[in-house]
Amino acid sequence: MKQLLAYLKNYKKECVFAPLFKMLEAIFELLVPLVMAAVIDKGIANHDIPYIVKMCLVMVFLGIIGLISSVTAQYFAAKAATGFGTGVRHALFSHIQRLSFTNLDKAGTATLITRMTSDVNQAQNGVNMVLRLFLRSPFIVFGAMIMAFTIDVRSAMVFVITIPLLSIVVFGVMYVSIPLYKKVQNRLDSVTLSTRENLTGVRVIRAFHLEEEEKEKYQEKNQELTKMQMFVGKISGLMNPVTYVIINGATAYLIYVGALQVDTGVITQGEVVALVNYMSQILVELIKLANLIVTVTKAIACCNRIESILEIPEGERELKREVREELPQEADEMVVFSHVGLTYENAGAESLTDITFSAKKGETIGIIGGTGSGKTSLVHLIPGFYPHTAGSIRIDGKQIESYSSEELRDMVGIVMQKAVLFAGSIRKNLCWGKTDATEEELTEALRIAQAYEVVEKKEGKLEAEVAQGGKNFSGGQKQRLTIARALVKKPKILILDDSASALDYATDAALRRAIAGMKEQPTVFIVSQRASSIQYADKILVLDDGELAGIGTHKELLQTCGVYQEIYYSQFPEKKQKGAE
Ligand SMILES: Nc1ncnc2c1ncn2[C@@H]1O[C@H](COP(=O)(O)OP(=O)(O)OP(=O)(O)O)[C@@H](O)[C@H]1O
Repeated sequence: MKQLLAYLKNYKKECVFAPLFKMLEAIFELLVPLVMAAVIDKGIANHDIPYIVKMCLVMVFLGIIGLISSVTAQYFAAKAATGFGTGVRHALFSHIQRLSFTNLDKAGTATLITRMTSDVNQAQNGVNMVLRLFLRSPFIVFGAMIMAFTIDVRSAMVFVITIPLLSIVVFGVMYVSIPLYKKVQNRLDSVTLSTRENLTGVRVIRAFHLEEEEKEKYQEKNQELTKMQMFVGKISGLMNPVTYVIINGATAYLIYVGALQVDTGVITQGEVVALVNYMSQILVELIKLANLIVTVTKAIACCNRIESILEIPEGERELKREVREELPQEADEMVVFSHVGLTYENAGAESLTDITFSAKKGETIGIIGGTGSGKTSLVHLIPGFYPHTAGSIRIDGKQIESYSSEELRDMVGIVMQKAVLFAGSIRKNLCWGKTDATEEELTEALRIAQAYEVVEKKEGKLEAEVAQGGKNFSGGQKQRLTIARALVKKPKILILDDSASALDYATDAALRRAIAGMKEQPTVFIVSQRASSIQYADKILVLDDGELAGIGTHKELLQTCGVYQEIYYSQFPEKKQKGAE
């Protein structure tokens, strides 16, 4: 909580002025019943019309000043709260950008989105309410009581009994309902999560005709939320009848005591009306105070949830080990893995075990293996997305730990398994690789990635709009554009993680030829399930259950590696028959 309060630092003035103006409004509100009393006692009693008009004008004046104070307070409170919300959102966003992949996996995307959106909004709402009400409501409650005492001590004793009684009811209901609100919030989170999952997977749901099942599941969750909300609502609903019974009883008694006092000439009729007004003001403020406490409790819970994300240590890469002594390496080696192992956090077993190979500058390395064999895990170690947990990795002659994240990302261009484009123009998407890329550089990257025709056919060409998530492009077009994006920055190492899977065989082959013909040949890692995509690589790594089952050229592996033979002949059965003949 304390950590987040720092985001109000730039709004000190607003944090002082908002409650102050609310207090000013409260003072004017406390004066109104006195003016009303004067109208009754002097104006109406003496049939003094000019006096009544004068006092009504005073009331209008007090109303206007009160309104101006309230609007000003609202302005300052809103400014501080939105500033606070913006600051927290920005800090969270920057923090998340700097989290390691391991920590991003741990937190989960859906949770992070909730923290960034509804939690920040609730916290912002809490700040706004606190600034406006934390002084005003107690001030009116006590102010109204003091005003009552200045009118008549005997009548004011009704207040001394009523206020604690009202407080017990209001705060008692709150005491019961606050834990229930937390349950409501959890169920709301579950509905939000389900909504997000369904909306993002709407096509899959339709493809499998699961609309009805999903509707039912959603309805179930929604009903659980409704039930909980109704239950809390009923408890909170008790507050109004009980408080009104107390307040009306107190008012009746006040009028009775007041009437006796009027009879004996201690107070006037107007003052009795003022006392009744003060009683209603107190009730309204106690209810506001209760709402304030509910909102603040929710806001504090949200702030704690936000802080738990901010407390995750930053650092895109966790460097678990010291940078070790440089080992001798051949000058033309670009990537060297030496007995590398990887165990993901919270995963029991190793995902990669004892991986040793080297890739020379300009070489093409093919990586093949069954699903879950560790292909993606292996290539994710090169840009340092995850820290390897055994062995050593050297890149361009230096231990991977000695590079900063930026240096590594500058060297490595990676095209992920899932082609992701962002809303904006094609040019904007391509320039992610290099912000100041020239027209020639973009064209060259597009030509190599076999994406030039894709862009040429689009209206507006490079300026053509990419819809959110790249929905207006086919799977293969998206893949080509993401390859072009990685090529624009001319990386020393290019990783294509199953990124040509949606390309037809001819385009796939043309892409490989174009990469091989590049002026500054990068070291290329091609991950693929297709033997045809990697069979011309200089070296092929065959992975099986996280271990290296074979390493060599296509020809060598066909003779020596059982796993490779199995994959290859399952895709080209005719070759097996030929070999057997
Ligand atoms: N972020 C992660 N956290 C924990 N375990 C992971 C993570 N990513 C992958 N794994 C595990 O590591 C193993 C290897 O997964 P990996 O994605 O590297 O396989 P793959 O060969 O690329 O599979 P595919 O061809 O299906 O993409 C799997 O058992 C997987 O469950």
